[in-house]
Amino acid sequence: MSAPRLEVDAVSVAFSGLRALDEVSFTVEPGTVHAVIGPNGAGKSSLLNALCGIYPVTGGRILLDEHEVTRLRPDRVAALGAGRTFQNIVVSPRESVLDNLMVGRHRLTRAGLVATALRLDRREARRHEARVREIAAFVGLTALLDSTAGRLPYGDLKRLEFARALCLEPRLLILDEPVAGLNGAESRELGRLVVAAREALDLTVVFVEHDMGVVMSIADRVTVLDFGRVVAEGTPAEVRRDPTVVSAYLGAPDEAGQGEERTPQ
Ligand SMILES: Nc1ncnc2c1ncn2[C@@H]1O[C@H](COP(=O)(O)OP(=O)(O)OP(=O)(O)O)[C@@H](O)[C@H]1O
Repeated sequence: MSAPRLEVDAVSVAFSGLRALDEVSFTVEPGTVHAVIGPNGAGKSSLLNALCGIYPVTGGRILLDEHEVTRLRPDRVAALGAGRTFQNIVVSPRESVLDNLMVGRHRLTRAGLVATALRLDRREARRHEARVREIAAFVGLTALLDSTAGRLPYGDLKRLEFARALCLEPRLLILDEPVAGLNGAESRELGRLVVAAREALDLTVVFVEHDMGVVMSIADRVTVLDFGRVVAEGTPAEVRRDPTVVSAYLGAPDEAGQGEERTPQ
C-alpha cells in the first residue's frame, strides 16, 4: 500500500453556532509532509479531529484516495490507514514502553483490541513484537522498551507517542504538535524522524505545529488557518513571505526587533 492523497474539500465544523472550521480546503499530495499552522483557536485540532472522524463534519468532504471518509467513525478511518498522535500525550503510565507500543498494533490483529487484551495467538504476537522492536529501534527507543512509560522523561514520551502511531502501520500519519515542549535539539531530532519515517515507510504526513523552525525545515507545504478559515497556503518560503500570515500569525518584528516569530533552523 502506498502513500495516499488527502483531499479536504470545503470542510466545515461547528459547535453550537461557533464555526471552528469554515469551508477549509487543501490537498496533501502522496508522500508529502504538510503542516497546518495558525494562532491558538484557529481550528487546527478541530481539523485533525475532523480528519480522523472524531468531530462530525457539518459541510464539505474529506477524501483519502478514492475513499470518502467524511462521515466515517474513527475506527473506520483508522482501518483505511490513518494513524495519529494527540496534543496531550496519551500513554498507559503503568505499562512498559513495549506494551504501550503493542497496543498500537491492535488494529492489525485478527480480532482487534479484545484479542490484544486477552493475549494473542503466540505466533501472531511474536510477529507483532518483532515489528514493534524494529519501529522502536528506528525511533531510538530500544534501550527503553522495558521501562515503565510513566517514568520516562518528557522527550522520550513524545518519541513513544510517535512510535506508537507508527505501530499502527499508517499510510496517512497525523501528528498534533509532535515537538511541543521539546528543547531545540529534541525538536530537530523528532523532525528528522518524521522525514525519515515518511521516506522509509512511504507515508503521507499531516501535522499541526507551533514550532516554526520545525515547520519550515520539514514541511513540503503549509496551510495557514485563522478563525477557522484558510488564510494562506504554499511552500514554507512562500508562506513565510505572505503579508497576511506575517500579520495574523508570525508577528511582524516590532521596532525593537522582538517579533513573535521564531527563527527557522
Ligand atoms: N469540542 C469542542 N466543543 C466546543 N468548542 C470547541 C471544541 N473543540 C474546539 N472548539 C472551539 O473551536 C475553535 C477552534 O479550536 P481548536 O482547538 O480547533 O483550535 P486550535 O487551532 O487547535 O488551537 P490551539 O493552538 O490552542 O490548540 C475554538 O474556538 C474552540 O474553543
